[in-house]
Amino acid sequence: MAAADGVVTSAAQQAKVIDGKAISAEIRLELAEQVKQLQQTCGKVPGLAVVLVGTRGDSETYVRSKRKACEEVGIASYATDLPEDVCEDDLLQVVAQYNADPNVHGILVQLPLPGHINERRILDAISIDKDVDGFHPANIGALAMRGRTPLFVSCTPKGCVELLERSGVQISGKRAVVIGRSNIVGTPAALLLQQRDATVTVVHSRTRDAASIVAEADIVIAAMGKPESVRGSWIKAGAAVIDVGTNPVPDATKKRGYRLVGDVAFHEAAAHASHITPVPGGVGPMTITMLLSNTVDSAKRALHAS
Ligand SMILES: Nc1nc(=O)c2c([nH]1)NC[C@@H]1CN(c3ccc(C(=O)N[C@@H](CCC(=O)O)C(=O)O)cc3)C=[N+]21
Repeated sequence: MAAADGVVTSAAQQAKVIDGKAISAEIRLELAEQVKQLQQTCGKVPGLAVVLVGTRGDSETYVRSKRKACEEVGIASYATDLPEDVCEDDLLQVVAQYNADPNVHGILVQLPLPGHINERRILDAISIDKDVDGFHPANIGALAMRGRTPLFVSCTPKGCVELLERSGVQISGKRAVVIGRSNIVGTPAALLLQQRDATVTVVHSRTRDAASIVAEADIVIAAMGKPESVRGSWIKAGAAVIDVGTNPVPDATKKRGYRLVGDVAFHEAAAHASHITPVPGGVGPMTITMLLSNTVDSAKRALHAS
């Protein structure tokens, strides 16, 4: 049976499967309520601009889910789809227009961008108070500083922490190991856990003996993008395991020709962990929900200030 259903899959499994879809649905109801309130008090709804460059299949799928999720909670979504060969200046122009548009409270440029475009230059052009992805250096920098509150925290790390908190997993004082050091997941996840008073270690591709470091973790965040590479033997008994990976592996029995697996060998890890997220149905839906949440927060700030 699918682990995503929370069904016990082997005699060895003891972990509680964290249902990211159910937790997302709960939060989306809360967000829909907040959108309704904004509409009643200000006569305006939050707006999210989603910019897609090119025709990568996975990006199109993700962008479609983001736009649909907006609709679900009453956020207005603005779409710009640009050709693969768009030049950097034209893309910057689109960002500038959304920066200036008072109906738009969040701007997301779907990554990865084509190779000829300087990704950093585009992301840095997004106004920090519309940076709902939390990718701007000013937002990541604030997350790294004590006593500062970033305007936005990146959606995937925020989703991971929300899953832990809503599942009753204590973070303060615990030993957390983040696997992977990307700008969009690993690094902000480590900073956010540290802000929540965890003792954080980051392991990465150059780390010697990552397994023995992960084995000390009370909380494991796997975000290195390597299918099923965190093994059961790495997981300390009773650890909480959050799997950020969404790796396609060929599967002829599936309609789209592949299925998604995480960065964690799920069944092995579930035999040791106290809590574990499935893939799909774990972190993925939360990433989108946190994007909605950041957009609603942004709109509240903008509308209450005006
Ligand atoms: N500017 C930008 N911001 C992002 O946040 C961003 C991005 N670019 N580029 C790509 C990555 C990836 N990402 C995911 C979002 C949702 C799921 C998700 O909902 N996954 C479902 C499964 C979806 C399926 O079945 O295909 C799940 O895990 O249950 C996965 C991955 C956001 N990203």
